[in-house]
Amino acid sequence: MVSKNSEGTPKWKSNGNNHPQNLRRQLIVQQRKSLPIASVEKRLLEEVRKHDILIIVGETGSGKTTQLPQFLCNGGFCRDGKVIGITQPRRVAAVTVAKRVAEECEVELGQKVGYSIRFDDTTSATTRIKYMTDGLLLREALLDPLLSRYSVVIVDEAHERTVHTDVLLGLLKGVQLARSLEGRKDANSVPLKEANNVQNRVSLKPCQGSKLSPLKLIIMSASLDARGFSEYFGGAKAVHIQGRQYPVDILYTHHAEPDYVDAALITIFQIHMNEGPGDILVFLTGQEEIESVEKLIHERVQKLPESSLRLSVVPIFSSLPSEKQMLAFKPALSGTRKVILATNIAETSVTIPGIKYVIDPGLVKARSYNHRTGMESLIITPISKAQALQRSGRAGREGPGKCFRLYQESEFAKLVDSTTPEIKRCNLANVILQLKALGVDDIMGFDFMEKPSRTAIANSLEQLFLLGALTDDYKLSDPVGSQMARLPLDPIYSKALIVASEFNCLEEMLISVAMLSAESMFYTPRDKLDEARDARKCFTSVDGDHLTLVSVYRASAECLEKSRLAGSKDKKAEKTLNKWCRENFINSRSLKHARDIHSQIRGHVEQMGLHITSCGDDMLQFRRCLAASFFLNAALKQHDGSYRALASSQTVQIHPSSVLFRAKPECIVVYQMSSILYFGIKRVVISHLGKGGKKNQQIK
Ligand SMILES: Nc1ncnc2c1ncn2[C@@H]1O[C@H](COP(=O)(O)OP(=O)(O)OP(=O)(O)O)[C@@H](O)[C@H]1O
Repeated sequence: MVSKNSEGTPKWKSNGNNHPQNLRRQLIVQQRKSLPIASVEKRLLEEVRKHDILIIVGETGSGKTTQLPQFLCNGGFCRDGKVIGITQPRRVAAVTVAKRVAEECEVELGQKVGYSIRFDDTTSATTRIKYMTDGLLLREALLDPLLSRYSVVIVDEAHERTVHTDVLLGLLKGVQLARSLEGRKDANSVPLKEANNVQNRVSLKPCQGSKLSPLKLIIMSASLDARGFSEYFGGAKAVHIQGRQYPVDILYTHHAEPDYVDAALITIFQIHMNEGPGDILVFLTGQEEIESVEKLIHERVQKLPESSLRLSVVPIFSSLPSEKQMLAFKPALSGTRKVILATNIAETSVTIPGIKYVIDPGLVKARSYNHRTGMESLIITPISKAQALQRSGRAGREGPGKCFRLYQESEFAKLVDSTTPEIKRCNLANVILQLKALGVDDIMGFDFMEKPSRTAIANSLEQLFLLGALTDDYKLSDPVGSQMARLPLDPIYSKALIVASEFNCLEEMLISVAMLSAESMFYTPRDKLDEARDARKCFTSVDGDHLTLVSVYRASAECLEKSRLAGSKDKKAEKTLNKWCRENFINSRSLKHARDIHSQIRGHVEQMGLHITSCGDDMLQFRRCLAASFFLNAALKQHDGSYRALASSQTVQIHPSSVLFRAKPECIVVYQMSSILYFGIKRVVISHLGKGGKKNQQIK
């Protein structure tokens, strides 16, 4: 019988099916069922059971990244507490995909599903599906050479061929052989020459605990040269997942576009005025370009008829604080179309809800390495076909989509199939240091899928030797080299920390390294330019940006300390600090991140037994230490006000955002030519040496 309330009208109780959370759950279940990969779950599981190495190629959006780990987990691959590891080339993908999969599994992030990226680990002892960056798994191999906790490692987006992916592939090959030797009684009879030096290393390490099962390895992408990978893995089986969830219309321009930024702007507004609902994702080459396009959109929006849909602009690039990056993944407000201006960090793996239109100018800012000077720089170059496919794949994930390529079809045909592996175009010092720490002495003999050039290896070995990480015969030095390899930092930063302990200013160097490892510390709202500039002056040190960052950190620590002394508990003290950040135009999230990094590196440094002392106000001591640490990157002022980097003879300039931009001291040191910081200079501009192109080439 229906119960009635006091007014005599029936009282109704919902069964909860219409609750937004339940509706979302139902939607997710339906979405998952409709993915192309869903119909081949059983077959995929069989293939993984049958083959230790499997290459999986499937259309973008077919469900590889989110579904396969769940299939494997449900299929018994997480028995005995084993973990399925999925590597991603980018942090943002590891984070957002883990969040999505946790939601699909209806668990809290960090329980069954989690992610682990440098300085941010959400995993726990209960995590069974772990998304991480490829670099992070490499680091894990230092501590656990057999990767014993993993039953399966999936190398996702392998087509990107990041330097970490390439090294990981070689390493995983070795780990796999070593684990299969572990499992074989006649392991001793297997000729050692079968194993390369990594394999030797891992097979000689004793295995902790019980016998290890073989490691399953899956290489995955939508745009993979399956044959090349299969050959590298000795004829490994490749399977193709047919079909895509939704179609994506590809449109090309009739004529070549002389100005791709302008073409992108016109296309944004054409879509906005003429196409149906749906958000727009635009691929641009870097932060400055994104910021200038954002400004232009704001200007042009003013001229739109009042009746039209609102347009909101959201940027996403790697140096943006992560919580700002996440804004791109938030749905647009009703009555608003969202335009996301992204670098290639949004190119692979990610699903940005709401995106229906992709605008692809066909360019990317990519690392390039000059073998002669040993210098790395970022150059704007055409993308590969694989990248174009990935970009268009960001549309059509929740419904049919459109991709506007701002170039002619004939130009697409000329693009290279896949991007040159990063290992062929970057400084290898970091990777070599890690390989040496893993016991790989013969770098040239390492089983790279594609070997880097001899010159690149020699340059990086020389750099490590000069930093004291290697001995005369290029073995890892003890303790300096091994200490450097233990720190999750660029070798030059690691060395700076070791040097600082001798200069009695490790406290300041820890702060400096932590602040540099976090995202941009200062922010300048467009409507408060003067206020922000004045606030920054309070921290500015005439001696450079490192010292400026130390001042910010010290002032923030003082504010926190005062608040605690006044009796505030942690939460209240944090609130006070956030207020202080707002007043001083400091990015509170970046500062918090820097504090977390600081405490993590401090932990490493303490374990290493380095003396953590402070030079107090003796900043000359700290500057001496900076010079001693970054001596490889010293630069001298030239007559025209530019600088000449002593090691490479390259001409560089101080970036306007640096506190040294006007002061222009005689001699400066650069942290690293690619991620440049002279006594704190955040970025520099290197004069462009090639013909044509842009006059100046921005190095980030
Ligand atoms: N965060 C999310 N929000 C909404 N839908 C999502 C999200 N992540 C994934 N999906 C849905 O799941 C589908 C499969 O995504 P998944 O990342 O597993 O595909 P994929 O095959 O790995 O694609 P790619 O090769 O582009 O990485 C997407 O097309 C989308 O429909």
